Amino acid sequence: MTPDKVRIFDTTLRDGEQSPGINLNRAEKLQIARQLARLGVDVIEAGFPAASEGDLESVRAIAREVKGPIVAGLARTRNEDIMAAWEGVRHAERPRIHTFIATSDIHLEHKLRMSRDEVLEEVRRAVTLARSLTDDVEFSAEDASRSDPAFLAQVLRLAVECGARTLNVPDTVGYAVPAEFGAFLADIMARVDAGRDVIWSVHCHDDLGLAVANSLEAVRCGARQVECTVNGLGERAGNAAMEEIVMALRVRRGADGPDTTLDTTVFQSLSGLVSRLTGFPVPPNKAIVGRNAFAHEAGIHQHGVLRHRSTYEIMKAEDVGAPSSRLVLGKHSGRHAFASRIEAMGYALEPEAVEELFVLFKNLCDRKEMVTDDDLEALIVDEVLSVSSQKRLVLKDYMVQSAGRDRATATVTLMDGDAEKTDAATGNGPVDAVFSAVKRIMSLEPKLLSYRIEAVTERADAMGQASLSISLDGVSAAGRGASTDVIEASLKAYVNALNRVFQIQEGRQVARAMEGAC
Ligand SMILES: CC(=O)SCCNC(=O)CCNC(=O)[C@H](O)C(C)(C)COP(=O)(O)OP(=O)(O)OC[C@H]1O[C@@H](n2cnc3c(N)ncnc32)[C@H](O)[C@@H]1OP(=O)(O)O
Ligand SMILES: CC(C)C(=O)C(=O)O
Ligand SMILES: [Mg+2]
Repeated sequence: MTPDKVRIFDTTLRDGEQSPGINLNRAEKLQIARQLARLGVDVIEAGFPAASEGDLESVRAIAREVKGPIVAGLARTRNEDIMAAWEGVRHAERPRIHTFIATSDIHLEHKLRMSRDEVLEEVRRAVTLARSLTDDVEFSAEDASRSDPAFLAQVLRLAVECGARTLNVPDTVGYAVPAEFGAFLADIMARVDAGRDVIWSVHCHDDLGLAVANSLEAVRCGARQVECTVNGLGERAGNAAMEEIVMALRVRRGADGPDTTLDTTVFQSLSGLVSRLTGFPVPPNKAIVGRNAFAHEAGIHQHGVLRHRSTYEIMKAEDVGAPSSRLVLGKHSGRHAFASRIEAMGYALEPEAVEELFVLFKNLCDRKEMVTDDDLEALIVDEVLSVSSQKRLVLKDYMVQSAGRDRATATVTLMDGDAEKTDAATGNGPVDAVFSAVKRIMSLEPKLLSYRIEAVTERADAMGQASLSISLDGVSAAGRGASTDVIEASLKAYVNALNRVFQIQEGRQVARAMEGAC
């Protein structure tokens, strides 16, 4: 017996599977059980063998194949349930029978329709039978938190007398609040006075969102086994989330009770596995295993984390098996995170260029939920590495109206040096119309040689990158433009190509003048 440790009793495969909509087959349960063993949980409750032949088979397979943890099977106090549970777990390295009956007056009167004496008799018979099969018997008093403490203590004392070695005090309907639950548990422990060989356990449900808080308070008051599930799955609003309890005990190092012996680096992959196999997605903001659990978007936080991650992180992402903390670029980000990302992408840009990009990036954020590295790359290529320093034409504004399937009218405003120029044109589509408007503004007729538009990222709000080439008066040039709006990306690419044409023409004139001078 190790008193100074909190045992983790995982019931993902039993109470977790009781969630409406979850139905795991044997192979899936085995996969999860193997990962639970890798994680190092103390007990795997593998199922409720009396429930069905399939459940019995799954429990049996886990008992035979998964080494390390105790394998438990749940049973009502009925003899047939206890025998089925034993059939399920008997081949385990360390088998446990977990039997239960309700102790609250509400359950006795309305559900079981039993008197208190009848319940006591069920407990005596069931625990004695279970104990004749294995040394490891757990007894749970269902709906304990709504039970009369005197009767509950009487039931638990009897369970210990008949051989139960773990006493579980469930908050079956998630009605408890932490201070009250902790005091309730401490009172019951004192009344039962079970001695050092008995482990006190709790099993909390999340109907009021307090399952983890109640479990931690119970640990503080003496519980040394906590029943919980991966991702907090379970009946109704679920059970206490294992990863949250375990990390709370680990991160706060003894402030609330002793630690567990789990290898927490398995959490992230196990959470993903359970989510995929059950079809229950993990919310992005879920503690410990959510996608955003170690992500920072706000500039002030990003700056802090860049300086020292302890400013905004209480644990390391790596400690729960997640990729190291991420700085997500979005509209709340600041210059520090932005510059650091550009540098990490391998670009060494002048501070002025970074500043110029930062302004464009913020504009982009108003149009896009999240800015990816690909989006940033498109901006850098488009705005910094293109001919920005020699730009003659700058796109100022544009407007397009589609009129039927093949007709569109566009108005475009360009800065040509210091002069603002606006004109309108029609075309057989919005892109054709904006190109025609540019031609009218410039009184030029460049020939479009090629045109391609592609999404830079895969999401619906992805940046579109337009690439095209034109020829004018014997000079050909390519242009590129990026935007969340494909018409704007095309227009930018067209203006970019014209600027290159002008640049080449200018270069040729200078060369000719120099030749003449020679
Ligand atoms: C709080 C919890 O999570 S408890 C565990 C809940 N999990 C499950 O119920 C999943 C597995 N359950 C099942 O597959 C089925 O309910 C079975 C096989 C156990 C029983 O099925 P059925 O025989 O059709 O009974 P049903 O489920 O309709 O009713 C439950 C019966 O068990 C009795 N019962 C309930 N809990 C207990 C208990 N802990 N000990 C003894 N009897 C109990 C009820 O009073 C009722 O008895 P009755 O049939 O004489 O009226
Ligand atoms: C069977 C018991 C432990 C249970 O799941 C509950 O009371 O919630
Ligand atoms: Mg439960």
